Amino acid sequence: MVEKRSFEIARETLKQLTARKLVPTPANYQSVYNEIAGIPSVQPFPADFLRDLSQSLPLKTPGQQKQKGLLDYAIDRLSWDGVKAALVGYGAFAPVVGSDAGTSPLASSLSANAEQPSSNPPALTAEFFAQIARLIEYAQPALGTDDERFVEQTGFLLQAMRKPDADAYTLKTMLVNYSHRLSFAAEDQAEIRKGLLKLLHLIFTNIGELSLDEQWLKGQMDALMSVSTPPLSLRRMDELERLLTDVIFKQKDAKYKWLEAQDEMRRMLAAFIERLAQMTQSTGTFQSKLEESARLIEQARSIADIAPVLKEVVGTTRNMAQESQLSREQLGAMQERAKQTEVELAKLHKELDRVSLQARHDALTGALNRKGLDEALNREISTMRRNESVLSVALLDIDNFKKLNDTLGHATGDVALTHLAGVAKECMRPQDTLARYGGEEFVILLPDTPLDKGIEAMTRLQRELTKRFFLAGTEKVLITFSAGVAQVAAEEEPADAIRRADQAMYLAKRAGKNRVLGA
Ligand SMILES: Nc1nc2c(ncn2[C@@H]2O[C@H](COP(=O)(O)OP(=O)(O)OP(=O)(O)O)[C@@H](O)[C@H]2O)c(=O)[nH]1
Repeated sequence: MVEKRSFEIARETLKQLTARKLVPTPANYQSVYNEIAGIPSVQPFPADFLRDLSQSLPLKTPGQQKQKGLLDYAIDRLSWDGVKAALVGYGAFAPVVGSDAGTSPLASSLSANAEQPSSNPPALTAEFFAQIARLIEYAQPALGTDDERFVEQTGFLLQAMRKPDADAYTLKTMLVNYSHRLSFAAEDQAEIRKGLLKLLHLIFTNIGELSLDEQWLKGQMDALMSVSTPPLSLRRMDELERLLTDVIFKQKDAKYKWLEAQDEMRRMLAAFIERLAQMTQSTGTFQSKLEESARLIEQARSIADIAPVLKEVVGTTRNMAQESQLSREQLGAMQERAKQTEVELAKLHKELDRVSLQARHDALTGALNRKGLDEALNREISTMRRNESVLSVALLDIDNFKKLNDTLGHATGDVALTHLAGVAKECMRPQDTLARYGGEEFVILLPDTPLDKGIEAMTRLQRELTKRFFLAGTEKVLITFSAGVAQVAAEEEPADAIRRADQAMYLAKRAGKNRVLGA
């Protein structure tokens, strides 16, 4: 029944269109249909008309382009509110023209510009200047505050740009002057950065030379040097800070304990020498007293003459014996303390090893160790969650490493590990992190990298390794690795992601080695 009625309305609508000589557009059809059906007439959305209008809008500034985009979007969504907002927004970016009584000096100076035949006036609105002021304000901290005149000039310019009645030509002149000064300030900052880096390298070299424990420190120094090489990024600065903290901590600890032990030795030696001098002196006195007693005994004529001499001899001998006893005891005590100091020194060595373990970097390769990896992984996962970005972890294991050790020696094995770490660091982006996970296993953290890109990165590293050999004596050695890559899931525990990468690596080994698999 209803269907029939609709059909009838449609037929009647067509009749009416013909009778009224109306063009049969969808809009006209709709309007007549509504009229016959008794439906209140709703103005159709003039999408075509608005699209036409949008096409003819001039697009001279990025602001205008953006608003046009918003307008097109609103038309597609048939949204009057959107159309209104986009047009109002577009209006704010349009050049201010006209010379009404209320026109601001900024606008009138611009309209004067419009009359100059040679130039097409840009949209220099107050909003535009406010934007530049914001830009300058954001950029200023990067330029430092050392140059007081520059800081003053910046403040002055910002103030002028934010005045509602500012004159565009005055502002333009001010901006030109400012940009000269800005370029000097930026050059200064670049020079300062370069200088600071040079200074940093110098300090690192010196720390290395002052070091007591060269073996451990050498790797750390190389790592510091490479991390502090431009281009610097916040991540690399962070890495630098952690490395330096390790080194300073260990240096301070080692030096303090070492100096303490040295002092103790010095004190003991001084006491020993003093005691020796006393003993020599008492032995000398005892000797001369005995000689004197022997002379008196020779000269004695009776027992009565000898008795006091003997008494003197006995007394002196007893004193001597007591003194010897004392010296023996003191020497014994000193020996005991020397032994204790020796034990202390042995403990100190163990302690140094322990501190090395506490450090975050692997001494051989300069890559992060397990502790360093844990910290870095936690940090990267937090960043990933905060920025809603992606993070992949790769686990690499050198192929047939045992064979390499067995045939070419453990020292060559060590060179292979350093070689892999070196090539990996060169191939990686500055934001990637390399860690030695175990003997011949490495983990690489790849921020902002989805799984497929992570696999690609590891495959690239593999290719690079096949191009680069190292020498074991005269023999060229090439190494390969198998790797597993896992993209960390949003709520995944760090250890679980590594475990998945490890499983994929294991499958890569089983599949024939020298390959990369995704988890
Ligand atoms: N030179 C050297 N060798 C190490 C170091 N750490 C571990 N290794 C050796 O690395 C070898 C690892 O051997 P495996 O686990 O059998 O692995 P693989 O021979 O590489 O075999 P696949 O992994 O199956 O290719 C062992 O022989 C360890 O002694 C190190 O710091 N230096």
